[in-house]
Amino acid sequence: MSLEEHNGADGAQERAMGVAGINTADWASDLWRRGCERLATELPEQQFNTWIRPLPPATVVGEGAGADAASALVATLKVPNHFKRDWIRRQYAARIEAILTELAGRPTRLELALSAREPQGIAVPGVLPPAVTAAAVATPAASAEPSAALRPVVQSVASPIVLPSQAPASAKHRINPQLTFDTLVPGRANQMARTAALHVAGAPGVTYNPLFIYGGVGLGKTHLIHSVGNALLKDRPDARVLYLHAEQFISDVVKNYQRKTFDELKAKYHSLDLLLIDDVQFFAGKDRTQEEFFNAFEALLAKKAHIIMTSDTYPKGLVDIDERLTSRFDAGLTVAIEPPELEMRVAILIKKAEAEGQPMPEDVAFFVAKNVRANVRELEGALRKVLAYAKFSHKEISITLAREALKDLLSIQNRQIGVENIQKTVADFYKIKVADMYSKKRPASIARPRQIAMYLAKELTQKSLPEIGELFGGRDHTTVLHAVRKIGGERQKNTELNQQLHVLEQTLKG
Ligand SMILES: Nc1ncnc2c1ncn2[C@@H]1O[C@H](COP(=O)(O)OP(=O)(O)OP(=O)(O)O)[C@@H](O)[C@H]1O
Repeated sequence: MSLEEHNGADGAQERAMGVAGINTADWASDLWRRGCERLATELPEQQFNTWIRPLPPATVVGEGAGADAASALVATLKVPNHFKRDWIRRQYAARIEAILTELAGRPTRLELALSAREPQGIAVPGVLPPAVTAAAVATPAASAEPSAALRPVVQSVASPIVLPSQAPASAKHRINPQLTFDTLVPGRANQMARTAALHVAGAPGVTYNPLFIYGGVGLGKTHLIHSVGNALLKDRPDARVLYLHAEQFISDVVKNYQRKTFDELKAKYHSLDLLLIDDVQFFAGKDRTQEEFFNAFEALLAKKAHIIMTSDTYPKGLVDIDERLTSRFDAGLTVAIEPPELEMRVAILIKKAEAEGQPMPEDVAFFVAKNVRANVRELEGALRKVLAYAKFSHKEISITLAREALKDLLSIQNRQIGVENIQKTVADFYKIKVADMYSKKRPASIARPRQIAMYLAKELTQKSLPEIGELFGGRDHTTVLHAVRKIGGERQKNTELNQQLHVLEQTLKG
C-alpha cells in the first residue's frame, strides 16, 4: 500500500505513515514524548524518574516484512542492563504498550532491547522509513549548526572548541560555570569520586586516566565532571575542554556518517585536552559510535589527554558495549557516587539556601533532609518549594512552614509501606516467587533476596524483629536480626548491593 493511499486515514495514522511534510523522526520522538507525558501523570514521580525518564526515546517501525498501514508497530526501547529490562517488562510494559497503541492509532507492541542498531541508511520493511533511533531524534538541536549569534557565546564559555565547521552544536557542549568544586558539597557519598576528580583537575593526563564515575540519577556526576572542566580552564584558559552527553556524541557520529565527514569528527574529538562525557551507557548497541569512540579514546590517551566518563553502572555492568571498550573504561580508575547520607543532605540544603540568599535554619534542614532521601535533584526540588513558600507567604523558614510547603511530598512518603509489599517487590526484583519469602528453602538464590527483604522490612516499617520473623514464615527474631546486620554491613562495602537496595527503596517509597 502506498503512502498516498493512506492520506485519508485518521490523523494518528497519517502521522504513522510519514506523509508528506511530516518528518517521521519527529513523529517517533513525538509519540514517545507524548507517551512519557502520559506515564508521568500515571506513575508516582519517583518511579517515573527512576525507570522511565532516563530511557532514550523509543525506535518505532512497522512490524514484519511488507508491513502495511494496518499492521502493528513495534516500539523498541533500549534499556541499559538486564536488571532494568526485567523490571520494566514486569512493571510497566503492558501500560506502555496500551498508551502507545492509543496514541499511535495502531496496535503497538513493545520490545525491550539491550541493544539497538544505529541508523545505517538501511530501509526497514514496512510503511515507515528507516528505524528512527534515539540518536537521531533525542537531540534535534544537534542536527543544526548553532546560529551565527550563538556561536561566539558557546565558544567563549566552552572556549576550547575552535574548529569553525565543528563548533559545538548545542548548549550541551558548554561547561556550566556554576558547576564547580566550590559549589559541590563533599560527603562520604562522593568522597572517592571527588578526590579522584580533584586529582585529575590538578594533573590531567597523568594518572586515573580514564576516570570512570558511576552512580544513580541526580547524585552529582554531571556536576562533578563539570567541576573538573572548570578547574582546568581556570588554570589553563587555553585548554581544549569538551563536555557532552553521550547522546550528543552519537548524534555527531550519525551526522558525520551521513555527510561522510569523519575527518571532521576526528579533528574535533581527537584534538582535545580533556573530554568529559556523560552517560556512556547510551552507547549500548551502537556499533559505529563505539568504533568512533574507541578511536577517539585511543587517540586521546596516546597524547595524554584526559577522559572522564559517567554512567549509571560500572564498566562491567554495561551491556552491549564492546568489551574492548568496557575493559578500557576500567583501565584507569572507576569510582562510585552513592546517595548522600543525612549530614551531607543537610549540608547541601544549607549551602544552596545560603546561595539563594534565604538561609535555612539547621533544624529545618534536618527536617527536610530526613524526609527527602532519594537524590540531590529531589532535595533541590524540595528546597525550591520551601524557599518559594517562605518568600510568597512572607514567613520565616521554620519546620512548620517546611511541613506545609512539602505536604504533598510528605503525604506520599508517609504512606504505609507494608511487609507484604516489600516481599513482593523484592521477589519481583530478584525473580523468585513471593512464596519463597515464607518458605524454608535455603539455596542462596532464594535466601539472599529473603534476607534483603527482611532488612528492608526493618528499615522501612515500624515492625519489631519478632513481628517481621512471623511475617516471613514464622522465623525466629534472631534470624531477622542476622539478616538485618548482614545486609546492612555488606551494604557499606558492596557498591552493587547498595545500588540495588537504593533502587528497591526508591520503588517502595514511590
Ligand atoms: N554534592 C553536591 N553538592 C551540591 N550540589 C549537588 C551535589 N550533588 C548533586 N548536586 C546537584 O544536584 C543536581 C543533580 O546533579 P547532577 O545533574 O550532577 O546528577 P547526575 O548524577 O549527573 O544525574 P543524572 O544521571 O540524572 O544526569 C544538580 O543540580 C547538581 O548541582
